[in-house]
Amino acid sequence: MYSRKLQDPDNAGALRNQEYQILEEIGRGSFGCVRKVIHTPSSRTMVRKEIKFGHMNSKERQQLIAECAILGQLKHENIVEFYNWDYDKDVLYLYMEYCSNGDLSQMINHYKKERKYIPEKLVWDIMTQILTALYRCHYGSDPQPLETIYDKMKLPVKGANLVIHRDLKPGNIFLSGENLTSSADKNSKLDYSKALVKLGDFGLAKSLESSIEFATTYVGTPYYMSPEVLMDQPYSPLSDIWSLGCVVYEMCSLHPPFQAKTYSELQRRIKAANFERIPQYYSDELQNILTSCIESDIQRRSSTFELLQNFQLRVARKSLQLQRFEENLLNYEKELMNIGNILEQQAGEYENEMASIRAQYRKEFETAVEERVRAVLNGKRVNSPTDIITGRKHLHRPEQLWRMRGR
Ligand SMILES: Nc1ncnc2c1ncn2[C@@H]1O[C@H](COP(=O)(O)OP(=O)(O)OP(=O)(O)O)[C@@H](O)[C@H]1O
Repeated sequence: MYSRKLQDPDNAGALRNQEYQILEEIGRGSFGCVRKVIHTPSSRTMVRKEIKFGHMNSKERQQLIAECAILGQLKHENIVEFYNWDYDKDVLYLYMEYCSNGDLSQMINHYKKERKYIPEKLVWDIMTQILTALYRCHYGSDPQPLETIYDKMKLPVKGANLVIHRDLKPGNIFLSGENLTSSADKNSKLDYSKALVKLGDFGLAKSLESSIEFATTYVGTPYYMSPEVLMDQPYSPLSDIWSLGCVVYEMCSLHPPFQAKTYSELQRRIKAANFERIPQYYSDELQNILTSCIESDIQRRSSTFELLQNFQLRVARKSLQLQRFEENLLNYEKELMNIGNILEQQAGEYENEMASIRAQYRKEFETAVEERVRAVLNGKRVNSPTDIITGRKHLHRPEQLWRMRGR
């Protein structure tokens, strides 16, 4: 939408004050607070994330700014849209899409409280949406839409500006779309099946110029951290796949696959990569796909591309595609109905206008005839008949007159 140059902090601040109405704080993360704001020119609700960068040296700041520029280009329906950034002295402000339906950690807590499993179809749907977002990050392009569930995808051609998320966790996977409650009553049941998943919080993502080039620094959340990252090894897009496996595991088991009281114990468990099967409620197919993600040997871990070849994931992708298609059709139908209503209203107005013009002409015609009759009765000489209204040679019948005037 708009990008800024890191040149004039005072001006940036002034711009921010004019353009945004700052609303309530919605939460706090390790970097600073997150607020709801309204972008006044577009009346759009957004979130503003604050990142304190006073302690960073200029190289680190430049890197952060470079990442902002990349995030600005990352447009995907399953990625939180990054609109803009600016800053004042010590704080960087990131303006992003507001996701009104919470995040995956809230959804997991909701099911925990209800003592229910998340339906398997919903698990596949959410996994598919995260994967299509990751595909865009890892390959720089979108997977081809599926014609049928039997379509095999072509090997992706990797683009520029590949991105690794590096901090995939339930709290960074937001839920958007229409309000998930079916009524205005806040206590009414949430319908997560309508949720649109948005991958967010790329604050720690580091762009890669090519897939072979690995990032070497990492800050993340231990529960979802891959063994290679724990062992300070360079990490790759496959580290996101490990984290994705842990997130999906948590959706099924309602707790992460590796838990421990101490950090070192957690490290040990993650490196060993032994985890219990997800509850029997879920299919072997889902268990198998999780095993291919939570795989300590990076050579054997599935890539985003390989995962999207999975039959169940293809079925889920196709079903989401059809769902979008149906939503678009419904929107189109609504638009057509609106146009129909407008046309009907216009036709009504036109009819009324016609009736009033007709009435006006009838009155003028009658007055003219009356005057003419009066003239004849008064013995005045009347010339050959003229068109008493238009002044033309012939007097026309009103409907003829109307047609002539309409020409
Ligand atoms: N785009 C968004 N839409 C709606 N809520 C958001 C959005 N981004 C962040 N939030 C909310 O703001 C709060 C703080 O988020 P933030 O990402 O700063 O920290 P965190 O992810 O909770 O922690 P950490 O910084 O350690 O990763 C969270 O409650 C999060 O749900």
